[in-house]
Amino acid sequence: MSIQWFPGHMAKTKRLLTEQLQWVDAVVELADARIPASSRNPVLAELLGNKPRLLLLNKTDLAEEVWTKRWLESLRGQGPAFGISAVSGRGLGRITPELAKLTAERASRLAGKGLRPRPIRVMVVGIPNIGKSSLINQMAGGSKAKTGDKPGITRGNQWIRIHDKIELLDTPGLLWPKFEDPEVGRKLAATGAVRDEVFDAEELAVWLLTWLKENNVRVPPPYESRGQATLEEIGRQRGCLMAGGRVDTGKAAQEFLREFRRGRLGRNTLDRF
Ligand SMILES: Nc1nc2c(ncn2[C@@H]2O[C@H](COP(=O)(O)OP(=O)(O)OP(=O)(O)O)[C@@H](O)[C@H]2O)c(=O)[nH]1
Repeated sequence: MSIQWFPGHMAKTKRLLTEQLQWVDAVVELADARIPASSRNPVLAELLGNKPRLLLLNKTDLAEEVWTKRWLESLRGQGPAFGISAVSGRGLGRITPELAKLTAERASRLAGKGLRPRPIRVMVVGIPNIGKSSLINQMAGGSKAKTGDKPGITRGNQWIRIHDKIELLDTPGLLWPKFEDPEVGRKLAATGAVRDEVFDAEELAVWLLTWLKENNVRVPPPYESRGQATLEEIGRQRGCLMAGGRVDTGKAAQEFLREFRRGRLGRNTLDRF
């Protein structure tokens, strides 16, 4: 299965990110706790230079706790990182103190010049649908940034003062995912980072069902068997029928993917090592 992505979009994003970076003191990078490797783009490190960066694994409520712990242990070698849930609010209280620590040098430089400290300016970056708006809303304590369950909903450009210590840039830089590896593309599609129009839902659902089986992930019925037959079962169970009573496997696949993304099949981490 190949997923189309547009080089023009990448070039534009890179330009936008570089422009915005000059205005910020630190960057919060959001990655998906279900795919901590596949949801990050290595080009970011290159763009950031020595700008302080905090890595947050979001959607920990949908990932397997034991894997989140393992991932964080390995990722901390590259800098500060912890898990959050932008929806439940878990872990968000750690963000401000961590950013203050990361930018302490800037604060003492300002103090050294006799300047009053100003809030830390932070840009939030991450791939589409990773939870950037949800995080900003939670931290701002209100519905200040639009959220949605379709990738690419964020528009506009605005600073949001969270409190006297932090200001967030409300046009979070979108990162393009790294698609060269087809497995990465599938995982991004399975977790909802890619628009549904650009991949084949049936093919993806069959791949995911097989992946779950091969990795011994226990899932509730009717998902426990594998392949096309299961799409038939899912369709029958969910009432996805066409004229003549035949199962609509395309609709069944979409239903299955929707349930997986919402965590109805339990918590799952797709990136493992
Ligand atoms: N379960 C769960 N869902 C989350 C979490 N954070 C965000 N979401 C959901 O993920 C979807 C996308 O969230 P947004 O905040 O709109 O993501 P975004 O990164 O701003 O999206 P773009 O505007 O496409 O870049 C929404 O349906 C959120 O409710 C989380 O921690 N847990």
